Amino acid sequence: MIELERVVPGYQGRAVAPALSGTFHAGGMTAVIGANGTGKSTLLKTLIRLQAPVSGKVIYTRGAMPRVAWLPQLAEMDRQFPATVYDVVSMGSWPARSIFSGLTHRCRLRVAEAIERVGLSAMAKQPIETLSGGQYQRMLFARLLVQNAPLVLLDEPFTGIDVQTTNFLMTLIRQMHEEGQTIITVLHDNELVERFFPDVLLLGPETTHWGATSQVLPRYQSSGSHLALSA
Ligand SMILES: Nc1ncnc2c1ncn2[C@@H]1O[C@H](COP(=O)(O)OP(=O)(O)OP(=O)(O)O)[C@@H](O)[C@H]1O
Repeated sequence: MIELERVVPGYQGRAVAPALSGTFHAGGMTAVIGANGTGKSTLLKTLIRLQAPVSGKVIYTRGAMPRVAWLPQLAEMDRQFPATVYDVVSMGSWPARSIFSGLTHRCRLRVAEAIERVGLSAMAKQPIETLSGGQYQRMLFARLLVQNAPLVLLDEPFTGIDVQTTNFLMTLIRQMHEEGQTIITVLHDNELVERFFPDVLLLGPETTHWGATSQVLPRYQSSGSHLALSA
């Protein structure tokens, strides 16, 4: 689905990670792991052209960039935005309609179903500023469900989220994958990576490892997770 040819993620000509070559296959489920500041978020942005690489090429194997559902880190979001849960979730249906037209009956059903699936039906009309962190994240997952995009990018989706909600959202991610969506997720929780993600892309300051989780994860764990990797 996405092929990287010696892609160096970075800003204004400054590399933040080593060159990467490889392929994110359609229908795959990959965790992007590595210590803080190793360029994981920058890589996700590079994959969908929100950030140009310092060098190298991002190639979409079917020609055009696939439709993307993108969940940035919580810190990058405006929690004070004056909107209800329903408003935010219904934004997920924009690609299927004009921004100026109202929601079709089918869209409204889909939005209501997604809100129910994440357990927020009773809060659908609440302003988003009244939600807890976990409820807010459930709402954003409902929007992802409505988007139903072939490519789903998640940047640390469980930061600050309790174990129960994390398990619930992880189940949703697995269902999205089983329904055929390609999932690429930045994660810091190695246990979740090991249990749920068949493939891992490990970013280190000087080297990267990309492949089956059973092969790649032990290299990270044996480095103490936070240490610089050796080749
Ligand atoms: N807009 C920007 N302009 C310039 N440098 C940036 C920008 N955003 C991030 N950086 C720098 O790029 C490097 C990689 O940042 P990035 O957020 O991609 O790392 P990360 O692996 O996702 O980190 P974390 O695990 O802490 O979220 C950091 O040194 C960061 O300071």
